[in-house]
Amino acid sequence: MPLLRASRPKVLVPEKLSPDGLALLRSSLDVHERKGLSADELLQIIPDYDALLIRSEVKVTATVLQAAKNLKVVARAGVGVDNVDVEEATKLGIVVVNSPSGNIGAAAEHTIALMMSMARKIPESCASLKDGKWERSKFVGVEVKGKTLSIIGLGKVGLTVARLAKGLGMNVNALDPYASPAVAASASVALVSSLPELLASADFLTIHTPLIASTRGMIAEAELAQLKPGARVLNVARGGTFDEEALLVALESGHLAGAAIDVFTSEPPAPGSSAARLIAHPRAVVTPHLGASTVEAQENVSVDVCEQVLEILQGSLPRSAVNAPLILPEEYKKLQPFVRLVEKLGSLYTQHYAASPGGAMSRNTFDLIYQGELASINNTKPLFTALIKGLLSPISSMEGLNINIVNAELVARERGIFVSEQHSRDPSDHSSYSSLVTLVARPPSRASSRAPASADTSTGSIPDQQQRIISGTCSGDQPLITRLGRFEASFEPEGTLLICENYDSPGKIGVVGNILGQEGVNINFMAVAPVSTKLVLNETPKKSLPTDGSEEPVAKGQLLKEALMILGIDRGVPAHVTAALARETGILKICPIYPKEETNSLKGKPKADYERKLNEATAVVKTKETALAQQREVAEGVAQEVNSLKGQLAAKETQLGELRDANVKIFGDLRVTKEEKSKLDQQLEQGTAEVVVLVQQSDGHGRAGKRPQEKCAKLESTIDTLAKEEADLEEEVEWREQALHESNKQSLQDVQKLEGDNRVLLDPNKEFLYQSVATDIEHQQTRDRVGNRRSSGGSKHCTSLRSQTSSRCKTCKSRRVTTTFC
Ligand SMILES: NC(=O)C1=CN([C@@H]2O[C@H](COP(=O)(O)OP(=O)(O)OC[C@H]3O[C@@H](n4cnc5c(N)ncnc54)[C@H](O)[C@@H]3O)[C@@H](O)[C@H]2O)C=CC1
Ligand SMILES: O=C(O)C(=O)COP(=O)(O)O
Repeated sequence: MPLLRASRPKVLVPEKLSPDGLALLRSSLDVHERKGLSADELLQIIPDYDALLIRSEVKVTATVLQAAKNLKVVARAGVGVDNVDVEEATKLGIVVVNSPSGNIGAAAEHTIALMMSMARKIPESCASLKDGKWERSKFVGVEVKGKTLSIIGLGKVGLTVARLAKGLGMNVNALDPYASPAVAASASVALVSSLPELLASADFLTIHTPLIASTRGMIAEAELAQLKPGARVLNVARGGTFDEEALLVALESGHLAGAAIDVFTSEPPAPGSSAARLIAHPRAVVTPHLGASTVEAQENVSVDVCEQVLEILQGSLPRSAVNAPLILPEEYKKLQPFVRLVEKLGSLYTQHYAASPGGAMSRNTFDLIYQGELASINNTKPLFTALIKGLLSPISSMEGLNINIVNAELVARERGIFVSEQHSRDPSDHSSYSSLVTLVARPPSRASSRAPASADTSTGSIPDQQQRIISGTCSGDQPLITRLGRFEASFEPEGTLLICENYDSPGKIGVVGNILGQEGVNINFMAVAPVSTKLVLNETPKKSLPTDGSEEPVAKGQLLKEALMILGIDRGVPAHVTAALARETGILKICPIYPKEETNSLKGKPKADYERKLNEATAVVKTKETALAQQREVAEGVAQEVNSLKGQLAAKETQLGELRDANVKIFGDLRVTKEEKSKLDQQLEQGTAEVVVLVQQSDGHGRAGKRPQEKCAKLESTIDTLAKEEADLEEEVEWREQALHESNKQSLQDVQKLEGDNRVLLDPNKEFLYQSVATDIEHQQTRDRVGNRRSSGGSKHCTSLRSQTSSRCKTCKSRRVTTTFC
């Protein structure tokens, strides 16, 4: 299968890998070799990658895996996967592969090389000679021939070491609770049953187990003490199987004649650590984890894992996944079309029965029955996986739903789904099909029981309303549904479908076609599925009429026949259309079925997303309601302010009126009597008369010299200011009232709209309106964001008023209004 993707999948190689394997990847993948990444750097870039290729240095922790949103495979170019959190990878559905045999020869040879070096003191004699010395008597060694090599872990490396050691004339015994006695015997290895027995016999002790709970610290002080004085030990497996401190003590005490170590608890060892002191010990022969470091081994492991990476990214199964079952390629090939079929069965089940009372997952116990040729395939794990994937994909968010062969069982367990796979070899069961798969959902009453012994899919014993059965086969590679509930069908579960259950009477197709046509929905194909005749024999005739408005006129006593209409349509149907269809006479049930990429979508949006949006919408409504309440409080405050401003305005108006009256009065005084003039003069002297207009008028009458000019100018300015303030106040009161009104109106509308949208969201039959709500929410959020930005700029356009303050510019005297918005 070609690697279909807009951009090519990316492979991260943070360690030195042989180019032979990487060359295989380069033609279809983007290979990034990034040696020397720190843990933080790895964490930052890992989300971009589809595959990660490592050796023993890079630590693939749970944190790294959780961050690796696109990662499908961790490939270990070697044997040990102790630097990978395999459990977490399994949870996340990330396949971990290794190269189980690519470097075993190298590791075994290295073990022998270290043993011989240690026995013959090669490293120190070599160093002495290079140092210009000739110390023959100092470097007297021991022979290995005739000595006992004791092996812990008789796996691939252990067994190879055993064979090589046999060739050197050694006696070999081994401890491995899981080793095959036959295999051990064939290599002339004596299996011992206890560690003390093994330790007591060893001249040379070597360990070849993985680092797991039972082997961590396996050889510590007590075990070393059980070795013969002068014994020698080797570790080319994993640091941590030997207690390094105890080993150092045993060397220093002279109890051990030597230790040859290739692997350490921390690599490279920290300065001053037990490992570092062990390395420095004169009787320790050490190498920096070189067991697999041969040209040949590196080529092998690199090619091995790169091939597997390609397989996984192309959707095939790898040959040596650490956290997935082994499936033979020929079996996998046979299964592949059925993998698609079973996924479709699962998805169809969830979608078709979701509308039924109790919902899709009210039944969580399924029988998955294989009949015909398929029944002879033993390893059907891919089909089990496909079922879990199919069942869950319509009701889960795709982002979190990486279900594959690695984690299917775990996911099923977590979701409480139980599947009983049954292989039926009865030829009568699958009639004309070479292979048939049937999914039966058990009624709740039997949910906890085990599957029936025989693969009886006739369901004669199950009442027809409870028959949640879907069967299918493959025509070539094409999945075909052959039964849906009580109906004998024959349709390809491809694209978007509309399944319509109706009374089998004339005109139904026309009615449905008409309604869909009015909505612009195009019908690509149509199939009719009658009630299975085989099942009808078991059925109680349905004589009672439905009471839900779907009455079909039927002669008394006549059997109401039902049928399924399966329509292939070119788009999803909105909820109001399905509702309209369901209202039609004789239509019993309408169920849209969406293909994989849309099953969990509402117009392309994941359903979980929909639920999230619903929660978001409810939260937005709440926030908006709170905001509205706050706004109303602010509005009350503003209204009080406006009232007080109005009071001030009225006072100013009175004051102004009084001043004007006074002026008119004084103006009139120009024509008054002499006594009055003298009184006026006196008032002017005292500055108690307000004579702004009079002053101007009276100047022309030669009275200027007698008037207090400063007082007059002050009064003139007071009247001017008061007049301006009155005008501003009027304007401000009007503007505030308007802004408040608009703001309240808009907020109220927002809340009402969101509440309305929520009602729509809460109605599961109107899921398609979700999109518009989601869009509305997005718009609302954008509006809010823009509003927030604008408010900081003091714009008048946002209508969510929080507070207003006004002030006058000291220089130009113009009025400024500062408004804060929600
Ligand atoms: N230093 C290096 O560069 C290399 C190191 N290795 C390491 O060598 C070790 C062995 O590798 P393989 O032989 O390929 O693995 P393997 O899986 O073929 O063999 C391991 C054997 O250990 C046995 N075992 C497990 N727990 C045991 C216990 N508690 N007591 C006794 N036996 C136990 C298993 O039954 C199995 O037979 C691994 O840790 C691997 O990582 C492998 C290659 C290179
Ligand atoms: O294969 C193994 O288990 C090894 O230890 C080899 O490690 P390496 O790939 O050389 O870092």
